[in-house]
Amino acid sequence: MATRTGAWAAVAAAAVVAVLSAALALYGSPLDAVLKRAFSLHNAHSVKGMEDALQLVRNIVPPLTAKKHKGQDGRVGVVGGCREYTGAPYFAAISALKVGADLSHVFCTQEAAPVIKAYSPELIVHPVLDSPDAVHDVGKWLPRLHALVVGPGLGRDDVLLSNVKDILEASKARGIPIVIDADGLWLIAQQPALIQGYQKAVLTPNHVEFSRLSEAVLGDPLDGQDRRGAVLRLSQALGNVTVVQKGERDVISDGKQDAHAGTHTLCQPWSLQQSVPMSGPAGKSEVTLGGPSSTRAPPPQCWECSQEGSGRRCGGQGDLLSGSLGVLVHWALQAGPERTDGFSPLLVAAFGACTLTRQCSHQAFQKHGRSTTTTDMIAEVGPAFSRLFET
Ligand SMILES: NC(=O)C1=CN([C@@H]2O[C@H](COP(=O)(O)OP(=O)(O)OC[C@H]3O[C@@H](n4cnc5c(N)ncnc54)[C@H](OP(=O)(O)O)[C@@H]3O)[C@@H](O)[C@H]2O)[C@@H](O)CC1
Ligand SMILES: Nc1ncnc2c1ncn2[C@@H]1O[C@H](COP(=O)(O)OP(=O)(O)OP(=O)(O)O)[C@@H](O)[C@H]1O
Ligand SMILES: [Mg+2]
Repeated sequence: MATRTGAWAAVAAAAVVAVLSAALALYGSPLDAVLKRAFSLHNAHSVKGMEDALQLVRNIVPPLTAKKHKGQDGRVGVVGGCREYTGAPYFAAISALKVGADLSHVFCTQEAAPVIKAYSPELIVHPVLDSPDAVHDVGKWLPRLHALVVGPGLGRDDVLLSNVKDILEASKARGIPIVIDADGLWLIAQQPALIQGYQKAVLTPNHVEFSRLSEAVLGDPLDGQDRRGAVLRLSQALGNVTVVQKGERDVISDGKQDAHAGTHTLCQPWSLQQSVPMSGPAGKSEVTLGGPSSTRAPPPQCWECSQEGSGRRCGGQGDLLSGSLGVLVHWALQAGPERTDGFSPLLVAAFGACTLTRQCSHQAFQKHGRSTTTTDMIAEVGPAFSRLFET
């Protein structure tokens, strides 16, 4: 109840911010640009500010108490790691731990295992992915896992992909939340049916991976001018799987309508939204619906994260994001829709992971500048998390 009251207060505050920023936009104030840069929730009539969205993430973070035992705050599995790529699964798995998971497993090939183990004594590494019994060997751990991150450093070997396909099926049968990234997305582009309609899946494509998926699922060449529309279409075509398109801004959607449709009276400045220049490639809001009295169904919701990151584009940042997301998805689903004020827990988790990754990038860049690497970003996970979510 307290949470809901707090959330309503935050929503009211967000409405005020929206009205102020709309007014300021008319005069071209730089403050408007700052507000817009932080966060925007497009095509939804509940205009929520950055603080509001961050509060939803804070709501899902489990308290640290003496009453819990090891494992309760998250046992995450990363499926990936082969001869070529050992860094990616390490980045994902260590990020899960640094965010707050209790145990982090990596399921990789035999060859990759000793390398990944040598990076960190904190990871539990299973050299099983290329064994004839891979599906059984991973399967026996599934009952103990809260979330799976599939794809970082997996590679595209047919035998591995075939094993991963069966692991995905087994995980879905158990209702395990699955984050799919990197070469896991390559597999989904070959066989979209694997993830079709699975409501506990989040896909985290970069630009290239998104184009590939879009082509495979929709037969569409990517329209770079309409990123939000492209994400909505892909999510809907996949049966409302949550999609996080990474980029200059991260665009997040499950293709569904705002959970608050028709219920939020405080947050319906539709006409203001239309008049406010929105951030994004198109430069303008695409909201075209009528005012609060409109009886037309609101459009599906689409979140954008434009937390300040850095200009550094070193490899591995996406792995940090997918590993963090593994934990946050578990926390969000465990917390339930009441703690997320009716919004999809997966959207809240995705927004949290995007914000955190970009904040890590920002903080690391302030210290290391051009020499920033993903390892430097991982060192910032703790401070960035505290700053964003534990204030
Ligand atoms: N240390 C490690 O072990 C790491 C391992 N990793 C692992 O590598 C595997 C393959 O993943 P991936 O991301 O390199 O493959 P994919 O999506 O095919 O991209 C290939 C090419 O696409 C382009 N390109 C990429 N982004 C773009 C953009 N935004 N906008 C435009 N173009 C863009 C770019 O092409 P180029 O510019 O060279 O023409 C790029 O070279 C996977 O397992 C992953 O987990 C990584 O996680 C990193 C750390
Ligand atoms: N042009 C950009 N400006 C600012 N941030 C960006 C930009 N492109 C990507 N990012 C951020 O970098 C992080 C990783 O996204 P990216 O597209 O690099 O993933 P990736 O290619 O999968 O990374 P990886 O090298 O781990 O495979 C995300 O948090 C994203 O928001
Ligand atoms: Mg990647």
